[in-house]
Amino acid sequence: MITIQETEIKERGLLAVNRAKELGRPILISEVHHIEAINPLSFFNIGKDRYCGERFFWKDPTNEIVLIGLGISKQIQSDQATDRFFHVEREWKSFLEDSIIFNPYSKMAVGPLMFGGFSFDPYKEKTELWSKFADSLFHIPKYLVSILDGETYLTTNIVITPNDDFSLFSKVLEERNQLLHSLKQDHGAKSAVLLETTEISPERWKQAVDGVVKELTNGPLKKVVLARELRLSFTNKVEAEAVLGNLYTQQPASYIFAFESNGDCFIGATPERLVKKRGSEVFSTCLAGSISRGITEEEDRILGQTLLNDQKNLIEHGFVVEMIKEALEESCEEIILPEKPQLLKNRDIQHLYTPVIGKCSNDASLLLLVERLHPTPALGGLPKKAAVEKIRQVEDLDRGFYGAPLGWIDYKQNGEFAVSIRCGLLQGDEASLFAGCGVVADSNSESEYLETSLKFTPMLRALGGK
Ligand SMILES: C=C(O[C@@H]1C=C(C(=O)O)C=C[C@H]1O)C(=O)O
Ligand SMILES: [Mg+2]
Repeated sequence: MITIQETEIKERGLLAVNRAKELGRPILISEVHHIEAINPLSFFNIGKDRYCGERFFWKDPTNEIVLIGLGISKQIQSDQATDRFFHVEREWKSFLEDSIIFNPYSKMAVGPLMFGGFSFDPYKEKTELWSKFADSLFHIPKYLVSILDGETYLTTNIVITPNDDFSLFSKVLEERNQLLHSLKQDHGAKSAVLLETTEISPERWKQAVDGVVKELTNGPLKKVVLARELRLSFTNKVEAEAVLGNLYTQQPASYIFAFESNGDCFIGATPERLVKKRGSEVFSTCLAGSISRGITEEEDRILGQTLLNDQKNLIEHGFVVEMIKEALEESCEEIILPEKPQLLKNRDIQHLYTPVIGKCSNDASLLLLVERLHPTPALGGLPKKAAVEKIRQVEDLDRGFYGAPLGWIDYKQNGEFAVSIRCGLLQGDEASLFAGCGVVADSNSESEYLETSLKFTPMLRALGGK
């Protein structure tokens, strides 16, 4: 059983109440405790009743950082399309102004932190599918568990309004104790049974690929990523806890994420980093070019060698390297980037992979880097603007948060965004899965179709469909 003995919030709460009254606006008070190790999935699961629809989960591929958020102490959301990244950054900084933070630890990802992301293209016409997610949507949780290199920290965030009084703190502390005590009551989750899988207009999708291939041969466009959707229905409600648990064990080498909003849950296991920032250090990833895994070790090795030497895939990959290098050079003093791609192997797919490390200048914020990078030609195309316009025009799918930056930023402005692929949107007893592929002049619509089918596999397995 975990109990938190001393608590700053109670002692210094009065300061926060007075400050909110003085300033006449809400302010944040936040405290961090080091706690005993807990199972990250259990913490997500115990939020099911009280915080359903207000949870998030994040784990990076190396298990360096695991984050679980319960409750919403503040939401930053907007459908503003112009300057959307800077808009969110301004909101985040202004929310933090005058906040009172008790954090004796110097690690990143503890203390106040916002988790969320952006839609792929805010100019694309919206459908009902993504109605629960604004184009920019971030949550600052009430309770955040951060597991960093195996050490566990609990951050409690409280927003005090000028009308609140000291009694608020007793309520929060009681709620927090109840929450920690209920950890032992996690009984796991029930799985819904898959009834039906519908591919959305596969023939129309192949025609769109053929159309784009023709334009790539003749015009200035070099690459366009086209995506499609699978719609699944189940016997009963698909529980995020069950899907998350499956992804967590089935895809250990990926980012595992879940992000709830208004009853829907965006969930997945992506291998792709967009950008991570720690102080002035910047990390990004070029990931494009795909082939399946082999059944035997030998077959797997041969498939990997085939991919490493395949001209079409090398070209597809090269466009991503070219663009990321250029985008980071604008804000980094140094960039380290290997000359040749290597292989990144996940359970179902292997990719061409080029890691990038940079040192950025002081004025480059994480969201500035996101703005420069998104979408890379791994999800958009090259040239960026023309490719996004082409996607907007020929793709039937409402991508929503698929293919877009999803991640977190802490109050010291460190953070990380992944590119949300290999993912799906859970909506009651239904789910939509998304997968795309890089179309280049050499593409063949039938093999691109098969490549997208392969990319549905991780989510299908987690949902009991494989
Ligand atoms: C678009 C997706 O994946 C991207 C496209 C790839 C490709 O076409 O080879 C490979 C990795 C990803 O950058 C997806 O999984 O939906
Ligand atoms: Mg491809």
